[in-house]
Amino acid sequence: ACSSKYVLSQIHPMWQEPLAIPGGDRQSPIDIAVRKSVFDSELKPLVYDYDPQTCQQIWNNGYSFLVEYDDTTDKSTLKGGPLQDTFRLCQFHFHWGESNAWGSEHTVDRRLFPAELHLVHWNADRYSLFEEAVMEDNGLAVIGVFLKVGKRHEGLQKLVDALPAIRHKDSVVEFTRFDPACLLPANTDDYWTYHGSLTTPPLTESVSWMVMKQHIEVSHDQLAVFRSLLFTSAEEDVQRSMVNNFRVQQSLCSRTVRSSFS
Ligand SMILES: NS(=O)(=O)c1ccc(C(=O)NCc2ccc(F)cc2F)cc1
Repeated sequence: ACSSKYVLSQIHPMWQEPLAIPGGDRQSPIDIAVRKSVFDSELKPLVYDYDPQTCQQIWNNGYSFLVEYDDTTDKSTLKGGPLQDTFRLCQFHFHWGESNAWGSEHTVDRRLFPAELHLVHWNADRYSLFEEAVMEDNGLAVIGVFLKVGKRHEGLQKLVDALPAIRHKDSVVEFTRFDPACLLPANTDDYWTYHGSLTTPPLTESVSWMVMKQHIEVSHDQLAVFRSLLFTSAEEDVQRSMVNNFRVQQSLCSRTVRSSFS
């Protein structure tokens, strides 16, 4: 799938892969083969500075649920790590399975996690809008955090409590004063990084990925509420549970995954 511009459409849990992907040799997600990743001592710690006051709303977009932030100023930013510029947080969302056995998009030595958090940022030093940055090589930076089922995540509960109000596609409710830093693991210095793409259409190859080595824990019941969401809007006669909203792994092609830790 690296050389050809056409990918064979595998069985997809959520949508039919497009036949042609622009470039197609730096797609996401991927399997992170730990022993093949290369330690890069030049990689700095991530520097995030999130202002909970910029949190605006939570909505169901028919793929996942998104918590959106005001990205019209440099109030919630990410820099450092492999990044040359300052990136603005625009939203975070999750991907999960119908069971705890699978659901993440990235895997580590083929190991699947029940869910994965994505914090999405765009390069505000070079572009003026997310929509612009999403088309550019160095336009986006996404932090990936694996979720494991275990103890209840206190910070997540405020978000879980808002989900019943956005059960259907295109529903939105006000959601304020949420600090996304509470969803990051204790250790954000250890991560893998590689150049990839959005994992949902338009699949543009504009993402610097930083996948955290350390996972966070959420309870079985909290994850069950994610699965109570629906892909479908209120008007549709057949309602479909929002589960398995992940893309299957893509070829690494000629890419190398770097690690910030040895
Ligand atoms: N899962 S992921 O972290 O890789 C991911 C992150 C963001 C988006 C997204 O914003 N899509 C909508 C969208 C909105 C506007 C636009 F110009 C392009 C565009 F993809 C899709 C996937």
